[in-house]
Amino acid sequence: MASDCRETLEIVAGSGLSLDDGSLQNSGSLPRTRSAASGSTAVLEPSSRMKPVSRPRPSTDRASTLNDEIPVPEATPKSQASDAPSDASPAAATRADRGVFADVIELTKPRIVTMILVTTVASALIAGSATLTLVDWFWLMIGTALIAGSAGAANQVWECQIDRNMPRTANRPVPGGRMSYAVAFGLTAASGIAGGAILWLGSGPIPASVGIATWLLYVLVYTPMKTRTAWNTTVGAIAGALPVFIGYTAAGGTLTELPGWMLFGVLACWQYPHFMAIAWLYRIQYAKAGFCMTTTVEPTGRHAAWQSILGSVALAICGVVLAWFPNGQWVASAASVLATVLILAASWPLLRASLNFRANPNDTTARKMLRWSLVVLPAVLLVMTLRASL
Ligand code: HEM
Ligand SMILES: CC(C)=CCC/C(C)=C/CC/C(C)=C/COP(=O)(O)OP(=O)(O)O
Repeated sequence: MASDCRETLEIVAGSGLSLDDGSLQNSGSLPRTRSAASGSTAVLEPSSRMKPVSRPRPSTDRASTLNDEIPVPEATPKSQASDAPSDASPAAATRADRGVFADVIELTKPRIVTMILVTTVASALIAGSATLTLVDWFWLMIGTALIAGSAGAANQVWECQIDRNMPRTANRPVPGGRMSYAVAFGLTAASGIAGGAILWLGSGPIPASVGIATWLLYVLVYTPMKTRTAWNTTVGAIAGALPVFIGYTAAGGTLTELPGWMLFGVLACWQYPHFMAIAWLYRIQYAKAGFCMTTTVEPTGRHAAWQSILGSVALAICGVVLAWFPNGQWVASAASVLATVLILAASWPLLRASLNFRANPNDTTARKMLRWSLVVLPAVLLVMTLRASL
């Protein structure tokens, strides 16, 4: 897979050919060419048909930046901005303050952190919430949020240069020029150390060790892999699923229990439809920036669709196993049957969206798959939590 990736990226980055953004938008019939070297198929257009490079200002508006041309961000260093006489009013100061706070939050990838907290709560409840006091819950949430936020920030520091090449990420605090490396690095270190220490002291050495191992895997293994091989998604899926063991072990579970691994399985498998949708929607940006994703290696979307279908099926299987082994022991009861029906019903929309994407890989079916992924995960976790507590 690595050599395919390098080849595709070279083709895309080469001066003679470029990915045809327009034709990919509604990819019913894609113009394709076969690479002589490997036989792999890439979607290409001759340079004579290349569009002029537009240079929009970096934007976080996802709808407007999907597969856009690469922007050249105009960095506006803070010192320059604050020197401007027109910014001296109290109202401007308030705006600036809010901006700094918003940038600190954005550095941590808050939506991902929020969803990680949801998975942490579900796994702690499944392991046995009775063991946790309110104070325990508080430290578990704060420690997990801090260490997960530190991981997101470290990823943004590492990828600062390459993030400038994607409209989706060019306006992040560091590549956008609003936060210096030193500040971002300091925040990463401070929140990582604080998060690890809080988890250690508040939840115990095992949850803290899982948190630290997750941080290392995400930052030191997953992040550099993103430009090398499409297998990065598998490593990212492991990193994204490991936090369930923070919650699970904090609430008295161990690393060897079946319910914990079924939770891990749900999270790891869910990330395929979740990320394949994103990898499709941003495939042009990823390719141009030099990232190696399933959809840049195999641009028809077939591989991405199959990974999504298999991920959706596997996540439902993990949920159903928990329905019959709620505490690691076989329990056949009405609750097991009901939980099975509910898990299948809750996970079906994601499988349906994946099948639709397989039948017709385009931005509309991919966007539906992404939206369903964000609904189906909490729904499946809710059913698993209710089943385990019966
Ligand atoms: C292989 C693993 C994963 C990859 C590569 C990945 C990648 C991404 C990317 C690139 C986005 C931004 C999409 C955008 O800008 O529109 C995103 C959004 C998101 N991800 Fe993931 N993600 C992964 C795993 C996870 C995990 C483990 C969670 C939490 C449990 C998660 C939760 C979210 C949420 C909540 C959003 C926000 C969606 C939105 O803004 O509408 N992701 N993901
Ligand atoms: C407890 C702890 C340390 C948790 C951290 C785990 C964590 C942040 C998982 C996120 C999963 C993931 C691969 C996100 C995508 O990052 P990306 O780099 O592909 O996204 P980007 O392209 O938007 O930067």
